[in-house]
Amino acid sequence: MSLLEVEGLNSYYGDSHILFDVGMRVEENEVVALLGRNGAGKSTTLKSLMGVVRPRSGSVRLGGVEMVGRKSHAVARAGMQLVHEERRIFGSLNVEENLVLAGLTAPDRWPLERVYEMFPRLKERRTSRGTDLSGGEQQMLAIGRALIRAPRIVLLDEPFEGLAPVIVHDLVQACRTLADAGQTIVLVEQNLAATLALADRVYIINNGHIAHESTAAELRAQPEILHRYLGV
Ligand SMILES: Nc1ncnc2c1ncn2[C@@H]1O[C@H](COP(=O)(O)OP(=O)(O)OP(=O)(O)O)[C@@H](O)[C@H]1O
Repeated sequence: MSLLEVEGLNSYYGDSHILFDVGMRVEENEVVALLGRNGAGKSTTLKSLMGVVRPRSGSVRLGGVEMVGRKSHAVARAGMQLVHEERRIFGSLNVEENLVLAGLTAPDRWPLERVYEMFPRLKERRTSRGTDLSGGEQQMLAIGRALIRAPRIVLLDEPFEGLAPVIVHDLVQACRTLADAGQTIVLVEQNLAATLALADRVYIINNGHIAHESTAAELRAQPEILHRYLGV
């Protein structure tokens, strides 16, 4: 059994059919990337896994337990954490308060120090308010808020978007450390280089259909696939 098993997911916004029989699996300790063009359905997939968008049909099993039909906070309590594209940190609270607050309702929790080991920059900035952080620091905090809840699997929605290359480099390093420590990650990204540097396996979604599945190494060796589905 895989840690996450997704089968036959169909999701809609109103009458618009967005995801068509999406299936994927994620093993424990794996980093799996979901790639695709703008509007292909990547964020909708993550939201459907979390119950933020309610799939009309299909199955999302975490550790063998069905998540479809549960509210998103219940999915989070079961061990899946989504780091939204828009980060959603509390600007009026400082770094440490943001982290502590995120951990409060979690059934299981990382010690603060473990988050700080992953992101030493957050420790340096522990008394700074959310609004005073740089974009990269805000992204670290958003990921830290998910990690402190000791997730079995963390879903990252475009974590590197809009950040300077040097910051992306630091974040990729932090994600690498996280992955090496055994954290299971699902990554949605436009930044192909960063994605292929992190991912073990890759799915490509095209117009709401899974169009390709391979290891990251295999995808790197298939420029025609990259060109066809990602335009690169
Ligand atoms: N709340 C919404 N209501 C209606 N349609 C939506 C909504 N959110 C997304 N869509 C549409 O659903 C489709 C898939 O969007 P989604 O955000 O999942 O794509 P994506 O692959 O994550 O792309 P991006 O990289 O642009 O975020 C797009 O056609 C988008 O316009």
